[in-house]
Amino acid sequence: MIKLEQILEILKKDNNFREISAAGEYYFNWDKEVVFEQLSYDSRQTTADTLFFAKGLNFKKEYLTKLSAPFYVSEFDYEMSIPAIIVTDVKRAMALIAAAFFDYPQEKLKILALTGTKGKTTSAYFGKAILDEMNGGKTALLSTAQTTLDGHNYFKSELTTPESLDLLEMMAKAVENGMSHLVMEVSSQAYKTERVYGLTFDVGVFLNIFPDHIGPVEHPTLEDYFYCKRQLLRNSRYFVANHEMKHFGIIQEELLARAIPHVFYGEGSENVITASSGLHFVTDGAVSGEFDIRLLGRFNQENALATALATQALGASPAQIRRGLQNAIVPGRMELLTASNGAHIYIDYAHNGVSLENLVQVVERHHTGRLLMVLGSTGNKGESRRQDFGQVIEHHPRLEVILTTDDANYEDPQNIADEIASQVSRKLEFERDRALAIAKAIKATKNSDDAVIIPGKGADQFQLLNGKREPYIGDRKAAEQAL
Ligand SMILES: CC(=O)N[C@H]1[C@@H](OP(=O)(O)OP(=O)(O)OC[C@H]2O[C@@H](n3ccc(=O)[nH]c3=O)[C@H](O)[C@@H]2O)O[C@H](CO)[C@@H](O)[C@@H]1O[C@H](C)C(=O)N[C@@H](C)C(=O)N[C@H](CCC(=O)O)C(=O)O
Ligand SMILES: Nc1ncnc2c1ncn2[C@@H]1O[C@H](COP(=O)(O)OP(=O)(O)OP(=O)(O)O)[C@@H](O)[C@H]1O
Repeated sequence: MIKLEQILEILKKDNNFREISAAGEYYFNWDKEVVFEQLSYDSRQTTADTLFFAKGLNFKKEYLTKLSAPFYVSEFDYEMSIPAIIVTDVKRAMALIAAAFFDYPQEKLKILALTGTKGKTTSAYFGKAILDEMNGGKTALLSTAQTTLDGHNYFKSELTTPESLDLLEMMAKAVENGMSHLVMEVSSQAYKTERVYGLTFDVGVFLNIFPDHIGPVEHPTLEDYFYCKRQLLRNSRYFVANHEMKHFGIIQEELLARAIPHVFYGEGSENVITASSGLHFVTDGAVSGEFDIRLLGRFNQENALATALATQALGASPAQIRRGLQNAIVPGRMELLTASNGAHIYIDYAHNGVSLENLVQVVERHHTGRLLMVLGSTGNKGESRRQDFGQVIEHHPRLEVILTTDDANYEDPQNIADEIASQVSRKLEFERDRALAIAKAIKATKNSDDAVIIPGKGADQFQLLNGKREPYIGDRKAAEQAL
C-alpha cells in the first residue's frame, strides 16, 4: 500500500515531479487522499487501485484507454480522462516508488552485485555457493540464467537485471522467504534504463570490459556501455575490481576520488593467482591458499578470486570460500560430457568473440585430435559478433566448424552463417537444425583426443525465432542423445 501523498513527496525530493495534470488543470498537490494497493507497468494488469506507469519505447496511448487504474505516472501528458502524475523520468520514478511500496527490501538484505562483460553469471553462482556456506542456504540469486528467491527453487530469468518494479518485488519476496543475502548481476542496460535507480549495494564487483552489447537497441558506443557499467562503482559501499581489465585507470581514479573502500585483483595488484592447473589454482593476497572449482579455464579462476574477495568482505571465512567454490555448479558454463568413444563435449555459454577465443584456447590445450565446433550467432542483436566469431575460426585452423542456428530471431540463420563464413578462408559446413548439427559433430569424433565445442546457448532450452521463444531440447540433451 502506498499513498499518493507519499508518492508526491518521493518524487519532489528526487527533483522528478512536474505536476499532476487533470481535466486541463495542473496541480502541485492533490488534496484528496488516494491509496494504491498495486503498482504496474502493464495496462492489462491494472485494477481500480493500481498506480500505472506509462513507460517504454513501444508504449502506445491506446493502452491508457483500456486502463482500470485511477492515476498514471508518465513523462508525457496524454490528456486522458484520468489524472496523470507527470515526471521528468518515469523509470526513475518507478524505481523509487516501488522501493517505498515494497518497504525498502534492499535494506533488509546484504547484496552482492556483479557487473562486467563476461563472468557475471559464473561469479554469481560462485557467490551464492560461498554465501550459502556462511548463512546456511539463505542466499537469493538473480542471474541471467536463473532466479531463486528462496535459495533453492529456481525459475528461468526474463532479463539479466529485472525491471525495477519486478526487482523490488523479488527482493521483498526474498526477505519474506527468510533470505539474508542476495547475489545479483547488474547489466549495463540496468543502469541505462534505471532499473536499479536508488539502490546501493553492499559489495560491487567489476570483472572486465570488452566491446559488446553495442548496437541500435543497446548502447550506441563503447563509452556509453562502459559508463553505464561503471555506475555500479558509485552505488556500492565496497568495491572489487579487476586490475587487469582494460581502462582500469579510470576505475581506480574514481574509487579514490569517491573514497569508496576497495580491493583489486589480478596482475599488478596484491591479489593474484600464483599457480594454476586444470581445476586447481593457488592464490596469494587477502584470500590466499589452494582452491578447486568445477570449471576449466583461467578466466573462471579469476571469477573465483573476484568472488572470494567480495564474499570475504561480506564476512565469509577462508574455509567457507574454499567449500563454496568447490561445490558451485554453474548451469551451461563449461559443462563437460564424455562420448562413449572418450571424446569430450564442451557446452558453454560463450557468445561473444572474447569468450569464444578463451573457450577455444582452453579446449585446444586439452585435445590434440579433431576439434569440432557447432556455432551460430544471434539475429537482430550483437551483429558485430559475427565478424568476431569468423576471426576466431580463422585464427584456429584446427577447428572444423558446423555453422547453425542460435536465436536467429527475424533473420535467416543461413545469412548469419554466411556473414561468419565471410571472415574465414576455409570452407565451413552449415546445418540449420542445431540438434542435428550437434549430432553430426559428435558422430565425427573417434577417441579421447577429439573434442566438440558447443558455444552460445549454455543451458537455454529455447530458440528465439521471429520474436518468440520456441522450445528447443537444449544443447546438453541434444548432445546426450548423440553420445
Ligand atoms: C531497453 C529496455 O530496457 N527494454 C526493456 C523494457 O522495455 P521498454 O520499457 O522499452 O518497454 P516496451 O517493451 O517498449 O513496452 C512498452 C510498455 O507498454 C506496456 N504495455 C504493453 C502492451 C499493453 O497492452 N499494455 C501495456 O501497458 C508494457 O508493459 C511496457 O511497459 O522493459 C521491458 C519490460 O517491461 C523489457 O522486456 C525490455 O527489455 C528488452 C526486450 C530487452 O531484451 N532488453 C535487453 C537488451 C536487456 O536489457 N538486456 C540486459 C542484459 C544485457 C547484458 O548481457 O549485459 C538485461 O539486463 O537483461
Ligand atoms: N572472466 C571472464 N573473462 C572472459 N570470458 C569469460 C569470463 N568468465 C566467463 N567467460 C566466458 O563467457 C561465457 C559467459 O559467462 P557468464 O555467463 O558467466 O558471463 P555473463 O557476464 O553472465 O555473460 P552474459 O552477459 O553474456 O550473460 C562463459 O561461458 C565463458 O566462456
